[in-house]
Amino acid sequence: MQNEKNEVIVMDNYFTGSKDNLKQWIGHPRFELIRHDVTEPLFLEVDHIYHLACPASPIFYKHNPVKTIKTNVMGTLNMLGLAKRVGARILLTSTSEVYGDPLEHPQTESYWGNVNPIGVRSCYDEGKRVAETLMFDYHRQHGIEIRIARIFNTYGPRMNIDDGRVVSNFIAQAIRDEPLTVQLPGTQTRSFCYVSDMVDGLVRLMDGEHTGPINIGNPGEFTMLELAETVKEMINPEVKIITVENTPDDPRQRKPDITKAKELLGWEPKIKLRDGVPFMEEDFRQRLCVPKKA
Ligand SMILES: NC(=O)c1ccc[n+]([C@@H]2O[C@H](COP(=O)([O-])OP(=O)(O)OC[C@H]3O[C@@H](n4cnc5c(N)ncnc54)[C@H](O)[C@@H]3O)[C@@H](O)[C@H]2O)c1
Ligand SMILES: O=c1ccn([C@@H]2O[C@H](COP(=O)(O)OP(=O)(O)O[C@H]3OC[C@@H](O)[C@H](O)[C@H]3O)[C@@H](O)[C@H]2O)c(=O)[nH]1
Repeated sequence: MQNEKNEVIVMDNYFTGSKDNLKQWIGHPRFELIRHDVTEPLFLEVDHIYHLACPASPIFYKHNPVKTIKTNVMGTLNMLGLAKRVGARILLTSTSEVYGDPLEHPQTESYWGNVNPIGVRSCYDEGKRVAETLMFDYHRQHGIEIRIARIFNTYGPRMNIDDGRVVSNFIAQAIRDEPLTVQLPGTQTRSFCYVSDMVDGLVRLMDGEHTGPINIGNPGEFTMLELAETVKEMINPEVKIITVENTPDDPRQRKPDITKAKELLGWEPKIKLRDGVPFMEEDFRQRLCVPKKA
């Protein structure tokens, strides 16, 4: 929307999304919002498709796993069908979860992954793997212009407060004076990318010449205990850190190799975790109506 040459149509079924996040654009002459489920066909005239529709937090994607896999398979087929009909370029937001519980570290795009095909995360991991396959088959068979981003854990303001992912959980817990819930063993790692860096990477991928897949993420790697300590120190030094049970198949380590993004897109993240957390804290405090203590 910030580029005045663009007209933007947003399509969402509001499963995990919120109209509130779009209210600044509703009514704008270059903007349209459609309530629609991506598992149903959609007929529009467009030249670029950013295909992001899919629940992304493990608690939401596991809530209705059959719907999650339909969203990834039928949703991607519908968006590819649209791209084919109107000759649009399409970008899929795939995920670092295609690497499963990775046996290579850090993960490069040439790694094929270590994914459980029948586990509780499979609806999402395998769903995204099929989505990538569909993208390449439409590209080879029908000449569709495709782009695939493999996104690593991304966070930022305007996330659903009860989204369930780790950064939003810890920040909301610290603000509410509730213990930070580190899932066992706590030594598992993730690498966290700030949302504005992610958007910049996705736009560069869409506008560039390369199909991908390309890892887009911040290589700064933290254990969940280190993340909890960081949030505690920055937001609420009084808060407790507790350990709780984990869920099956939680990847033990994850860190992107972003050589390809640097070389092919001229992209690398600018915002470190310690610089991103305060932006999210400010937004969460406003929405939770808990001002910072003097
Ligand atoms: N944030 C991350 O760390 C991360 C990492 C890897 C990949 N991704 C991918 O990026 C995309 C966006 O993730 P996010 O973190 O913003 O998640 P999110 O849950 O905040 O947003 C997903 C959006 O998709 C919509 N949606 C879900 N199912 C739909 C359906 N059937 N039809 C239409 N809309 C539907 C939701 O209502 C929501 O607006 C997803 O495809 C996700 O898999 C995100
Ligand atoms: O309260 C919590 C929540 C989560 N965690 C831990 O934090 C780590 C990250 O968990 P999250 O739920 O934030 O996200 P995950 O990394 O498991 O999955 C994410 O990966 C990439 C995307 O495709 C998706 O956004 C999502 O599937 C896990 O090891 C989890 O056990 C906690 O320690 N405490």
